[in-house]
Amino acid sequence: MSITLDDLSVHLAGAELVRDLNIETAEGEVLGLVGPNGSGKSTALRCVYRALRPSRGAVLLDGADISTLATRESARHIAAVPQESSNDLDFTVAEIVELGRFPHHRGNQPLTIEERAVCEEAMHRADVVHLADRGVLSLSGGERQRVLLARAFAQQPRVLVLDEPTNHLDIHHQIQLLRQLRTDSTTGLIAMHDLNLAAATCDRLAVLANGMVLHIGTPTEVLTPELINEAFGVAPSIVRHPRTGIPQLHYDI
Ligand SMILES: Nc1ncnc2c1ncn2[C@@H]1O[C@H](COP(=O)(O)OP(=O)(O)OP(=O)(O)O)[C@@H](O)[C@H]1O
Repeated sequence: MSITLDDLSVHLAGAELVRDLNIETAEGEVLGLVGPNGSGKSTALRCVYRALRPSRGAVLLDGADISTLATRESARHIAAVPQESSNDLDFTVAEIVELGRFPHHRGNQPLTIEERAVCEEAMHRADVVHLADRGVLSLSGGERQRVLLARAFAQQPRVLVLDEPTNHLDIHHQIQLLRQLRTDSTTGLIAMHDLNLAAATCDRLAVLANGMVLHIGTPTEVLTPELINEAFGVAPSIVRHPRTGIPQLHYDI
């Protein structure tokens, strides 16, 4: 399914957090949102997973305004892993992952055998099978992040919204996740700070600054010294990955 931010603006607490965002993903595309702190990446994503309501414009799912859909209906298609999600309930990992099936259920029916297999596969994808019976409150930051990813996978979404998904993850699990996103047919909308990982993962990047889109294009089009300097105020050296040819940034520290 495709996601479109259609002239999306958000006013909150007397300020315009994002303004006139126009971003369209193709079905199956992985689109990265990059930009400095406070540029509006999370705000835009919150509108997509309906934690925030736009003050102007709309989020379209396959062309339909998501505000016209029941929340359960949009949750059947869109799964999200927010940047910080507090969870004070000491559910087990398996129970948290099973919550991903909630939008697909009517009433309080137990999971079917097929749904248990979906949850098992989701836990496998996020490498949390060995943690299934552990209480989430006892987990490390990276382990908890992987549980939330597993819950999102269990939702079997057509659109995956991830806000800084590699936060807390070690490099092995970062690569494991980003490879899956690249090869999966799920549409991805992902806020990322690591521009090199974003370049390696995303089909296109949207650069945000001050709540607006500065530029959208392929990593090669977007990751130029001039544009990075304009957005972030740093001047990187850019080389090509020796095998993939994808631009990679080096910084003088
Ligand atoms: N609930 C709120 N009330 C007031 N201002 C807010 C609120 N939420 C976010 N903001 C402000 O909106 C702007 C955009 O925030 P947002 O979290 O979208 O940025 P971001 O690009 O995701 O930043 P980061 O890279 O630091 O995660 C920031 O200036 C932030 O302080």
